[in-house]
Amino acid sequence: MTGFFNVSDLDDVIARVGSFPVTGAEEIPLEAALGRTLAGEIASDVDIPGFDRATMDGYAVKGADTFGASDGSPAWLRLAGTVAMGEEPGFVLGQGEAAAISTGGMLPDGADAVVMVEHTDRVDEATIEVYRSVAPGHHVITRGEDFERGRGILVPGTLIGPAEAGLLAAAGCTTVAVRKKPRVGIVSTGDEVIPVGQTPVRGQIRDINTHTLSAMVTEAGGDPLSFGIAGDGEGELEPLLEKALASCDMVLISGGSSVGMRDRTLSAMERAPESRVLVHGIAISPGKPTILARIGDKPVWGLPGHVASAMVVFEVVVRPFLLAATGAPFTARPVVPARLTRNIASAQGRTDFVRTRLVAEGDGYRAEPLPGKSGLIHTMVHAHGLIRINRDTEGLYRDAIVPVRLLP
Ligand SMILES: Nc1nc2c(c(=O)[nH]1)N[C@H]1C(S)=C(S)[C@@H](COP(=O)(O)OP(=O)(O)OC[C@H]3O[C@@H](n4cnc5c(N)ncnc54)[C@H](O)[C@@H]3O)O[C@H]1N2
Ligand code: MOO
Repeated sequence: MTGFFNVSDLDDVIARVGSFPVTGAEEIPLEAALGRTLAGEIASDVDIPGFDRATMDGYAVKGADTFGASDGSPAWLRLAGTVAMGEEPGFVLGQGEAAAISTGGMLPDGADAVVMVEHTDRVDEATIEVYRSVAPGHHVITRGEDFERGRGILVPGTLIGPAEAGLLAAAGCTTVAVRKKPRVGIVSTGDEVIPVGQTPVRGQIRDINTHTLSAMVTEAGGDPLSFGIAGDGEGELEPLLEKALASCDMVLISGGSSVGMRDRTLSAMERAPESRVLVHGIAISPGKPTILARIGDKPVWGLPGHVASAMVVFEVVVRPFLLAATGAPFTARPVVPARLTRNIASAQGRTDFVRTRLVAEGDGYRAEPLPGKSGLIHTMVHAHGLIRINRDTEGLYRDAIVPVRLLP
């Protein structure tokens, strides 16, 4: 009974990431763009800001007029006027002059710096004393300093976060062209797996994978769609797979990916038209019985049924493919160093991902590996991250400082 799996190296599987298509583009309102990926380059229609702008309340001055000013020897400046907010000043600052200005006001021509009001005193209606010297450019944002008109400000593939949303607003984008969310079909398999709304009798288990995988798809920027549960009977999976392929960019089938008598995922994938199985078995633990097929131009995954395995495989293998489908560059999860609380053994020739709890210790963390079978969902509930043990490493020693890759 050998030869079922022709196990692929993890990095070789992930290297296939660029061989699947990116989703098409759509125009959506700026308000809906958080978490989406830009489809094209964005240029601003105006300089941001469009004028030299005070960053402090005080007086617009020529910096050179304040050189040498101090508490004991203040500079005296004539008041040339007051800058109204939202308007051009309408006067030019001459030598030895100052103009009252508020934060965000436009510097009059001739001014190149702002002195803060607390570093000045009003002598009379027309004169101020300045107690500090300000260099040209001080307390001023110059025209185009954030972004220059016509220059590209965001490149295609940029993930839109809060800061990018603000920049798009400044650039006048009421709508934005983004990649469509990859739609991901999810199918669970197994005669023993029942929908969440039912109460299991002995031998049955509620469908966990549809819900963990849906949440992980959403977190990665995809749009999950459940196609239900296929029983183990001959021909039960095929219609669900066909339906999922008709409307989705990617399909995840969990369970039935191993080599048992009832494991029909592989044959259902093989029977689909224009199907090519690229991977059956990956040298990782958990997650060895993972399948990747290309059906048409779509990736279809057979994920291990064990609940923690399905989640780990999604995290380390499927997620990069989903991010790539959105056109976003792959961004690795943040990693924190932590002190390992016990030895972990690992077989050579496969990459292990150890579910780990992080506990605050001094200025950092200690990493407590969570022993537990990959069929137990609570191991993922308690895990804060994963420790990766590479295929050429036999294990890790207690008290080693190891990188823990954070889970969302
Ligand atoms: N002789 C061998 N047996 C197994 C091997 C092996 O190499 N040789 N690999 C084991 C490993 S590792 C895993 S992982 C599982 C994966 O098998 P399948 O992908 O075929 O998964 P199933 O057998 O269908 O299910 C495994 C387990 O998970 C439960 N399950 C399945 N789907 C769900 C769901 N949606 N929600 C909750 N729980 C689910 C299922 O009831 C089983 O208990 O194979 C090992 N066996
Ligand atoms: O691959 Mo199984 O996923 O080790 O538990």
